[in-house]
Amino acid sequence: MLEVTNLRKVYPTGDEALKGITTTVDGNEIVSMIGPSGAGKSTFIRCINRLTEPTEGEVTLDGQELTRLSKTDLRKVRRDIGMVFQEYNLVERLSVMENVLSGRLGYVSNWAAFRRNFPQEDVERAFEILETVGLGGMENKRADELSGGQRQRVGIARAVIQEPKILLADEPTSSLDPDTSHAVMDLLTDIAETENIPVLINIHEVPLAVEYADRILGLHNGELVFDGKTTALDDHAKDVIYRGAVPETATQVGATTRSETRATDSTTATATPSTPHRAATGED
Ligand SMILES: Nc1ncnc2c1ncn2[C@@H]1O[C@H](COP(=O)(O)OP(=O)(O)OP(=O)(O)O)[C@@H](O)[C@H]1O
Repeated sequence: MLEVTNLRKVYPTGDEALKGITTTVDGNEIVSMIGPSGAGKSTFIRCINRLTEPTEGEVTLDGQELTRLSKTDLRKVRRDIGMVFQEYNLVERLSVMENVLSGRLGYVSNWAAFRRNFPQEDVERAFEILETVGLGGMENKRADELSGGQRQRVGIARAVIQEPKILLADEPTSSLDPDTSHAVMDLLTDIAETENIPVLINIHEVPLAVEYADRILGLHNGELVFDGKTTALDDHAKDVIYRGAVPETATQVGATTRSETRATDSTTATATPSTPHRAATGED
């Protein structure tokens, strides 16, 4: 289980991107994080595996605290967190197979990693996963010969071969056309089920989030203003997330997760979120 407690991030510029986020992600649920541009979605995802260092708060994965780990220990724990990026983050000059196998780098010695020398079972598993993601037979293609959708599939395969306990996806569909976006979301959903891991997706497109997610986290101006089932994401909830409207219900202020405003606290339902940081322009 991923547990995030009071996560805060203040960038050196003084921007307070996260203002004390508390939530959990568990099982094999698909959780989509939505919110306007600049709300802190990417910062949240990146703070989980410390690609961005949090300023305060705790992140634990299956009971292990990540925020205080040394760099060496962090390297080991990062194996447990698969990451899928908007821009794929592949090594362009390397083959599909080499890119996928790089997901195993955290499991082999430094020398083997340097030589890119992977055990046979890793190679066999890579072939299997390439079939699963629809790239069977493409193992020898260079990454720079692939389409965007194919690259994202390689990125997903690289994350899956890590055997992670959770998959994080930071805007995995933003660079893709609608059909390819659906294919990638289908794939992420299948992986949650077959690998039995939760998938946390930072996503711009609300319709895609609604179509695929079991649960929605809504961020507004660094605060978690919605944490609930996708079916609870009504128009008012969207106004809370995108326009900084005053929440009406406990769900819309993430009452089960925000330590400072509990559902049992009657002030929660009328809590005023912080001032919207930009004009209301609707869903991104
Ligand atoms: N490296 C950085 N240095 C300083 N401020 C940053 C940095 N990265 C993000 N920010 C600021 O932190 C806030 C949250 O940014 P973040 O990228 O996490 O939001 P987001 O919701 O993912 O936005 P988008 O949907 O546009 O990607 C913004 O005010 C942004 O300007």
